[in-house]
Amino acid sequence: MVSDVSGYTGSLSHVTFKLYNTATHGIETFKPLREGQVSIYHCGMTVQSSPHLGHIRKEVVFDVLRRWLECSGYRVTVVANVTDIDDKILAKSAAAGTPWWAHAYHYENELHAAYKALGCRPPTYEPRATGHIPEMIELVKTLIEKGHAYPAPDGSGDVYFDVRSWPRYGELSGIRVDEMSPAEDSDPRGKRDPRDFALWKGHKEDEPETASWVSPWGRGRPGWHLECSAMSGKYLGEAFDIHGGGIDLRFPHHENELAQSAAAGRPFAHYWMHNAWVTMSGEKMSKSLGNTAQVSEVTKTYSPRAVRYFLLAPHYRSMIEFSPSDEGTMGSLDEATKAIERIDSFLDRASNLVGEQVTASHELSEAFVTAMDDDLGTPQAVAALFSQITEGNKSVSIGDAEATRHHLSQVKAMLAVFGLDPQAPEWADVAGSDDRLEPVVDGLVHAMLEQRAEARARKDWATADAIRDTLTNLGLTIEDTPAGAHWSLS
Ligand SMILES: Nc1ncnc2c1ncn2[C@@H]1O[C@H](COP(=O)(O)OP(=O)(O)OP(=O)(O)O)[C@@H](O)[C@H]1O
Ligand SMILES: [Zn+2]
Repeated sequence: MVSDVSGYTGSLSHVTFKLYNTATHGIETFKPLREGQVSIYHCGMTVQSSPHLGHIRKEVVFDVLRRWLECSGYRVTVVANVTDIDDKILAKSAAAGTPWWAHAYHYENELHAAYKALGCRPPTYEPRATGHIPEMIELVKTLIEKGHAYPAPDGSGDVYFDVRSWPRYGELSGIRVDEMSPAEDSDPRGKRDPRDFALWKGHKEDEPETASWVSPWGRGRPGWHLECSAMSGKYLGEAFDIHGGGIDLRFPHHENELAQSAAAGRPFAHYWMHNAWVTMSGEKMSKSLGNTAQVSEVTKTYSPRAVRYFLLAPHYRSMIEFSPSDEGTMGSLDEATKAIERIDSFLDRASNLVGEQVTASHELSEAFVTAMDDDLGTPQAVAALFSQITEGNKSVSIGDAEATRHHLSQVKAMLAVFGLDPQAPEWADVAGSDDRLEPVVDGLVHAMLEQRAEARARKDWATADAIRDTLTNLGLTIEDTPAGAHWSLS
């Protein structure tokens, strides 16, 4: 038995988690490589610009997976990389006149702020690509020795994976080599076959010297696919349990990761898990298409818990269409806001009736467990949450404190799995979490200001000054204007 952050204590003897494996196109019973432990690698962001709702959906999905596995009794290790060197980072930083590493670090910080804002726990390890160049060079060397990679003969310093040398190529995506288009990742002139992809990219004169590293093939930098194989191997070993990312990564990125790892003799990932996209008007939310909603913008208007709910309530393999709210029409996040209000209203009413702190239940309802064990079935798990809330509200209405306590502890356990418990530490210092207090403070201050106005009207200066002093000592500034008194924080 292992206790997790929610206080729920899962028991491995009951674990019947099933997961859709992209590699086999089927739902499989999850069996970890090491008893009681799960290792997860999911591909992180290329830190070239601000994170949008699509990027953060992946973080939320894998955060919920981690919470559910912990809740079931596993010890979970999560690795998510940061790609801090690539063509787009170099191009954008050059255009902005900023060093590439400053550009990457700026957006890495934005990524951290975004996943913290949405209540996602940071990965156990979060390696940066540029911190793992020796591991990448070793992997390329092994692939050359085994006859699966070759340095370009044109002196460019590029090294390519030889796709035709690896008969298993295409096993993850089902794409046959003969049907593939040429890899778009570099100058095709040095390639044996246009479909070969770059493992290592030789330094180009127009790129900064600091964006290249010494290698047996001359100065250069790693190709994107290589990074993840090297970093997952370092932190999780040659075989690990779950490899994840957005569905767009299945090909070519994950196919290439798998090919270069397996060709180097590594068993690599056992399960491949891909989340579907956040879309706008049916198209993938993407920087290159310009149809993005940035996390920092969206959370200015909506509570971060509503945004998190919006991203986790649909099944992770279903697309989520994001529609901004227009005059007269409800946007997607308005509906999520209503759901959060319903949850919070129950939490408030139930806590008031019970009158004491209630902890999360150690036994989750069967409906909820069955839903989550079935390929992380959040839509059914959310339905189980709301039926618990409906029952809980009924018990509040008839003043049944005992039944209310039961429903409340169930709801709290489910909210912990979703990362939506408003009292959990991750929401303590998040902007917007205390929004609901503002109208309350405003109401109280105005009530006191009215009493002060009444005291002044009857020329009771001592009382009026005493009220003013109390407010000032609380750190408020009071301004008397023709329209009445106004307050602000000093
Ligand atoms: N619209 C989206 N919906 C769901 N996941 C997404 C979306 N966009 C990116 N991701 C996922 O976010 C992670 C980081 O992606 P990456 O930095 O490569 O962004 P990207 O796909 O190039 O995005 P963009 O097209 O906006 O540049 C990947 O796992 C990717 O699949
Ligand atoms: Zn990757």
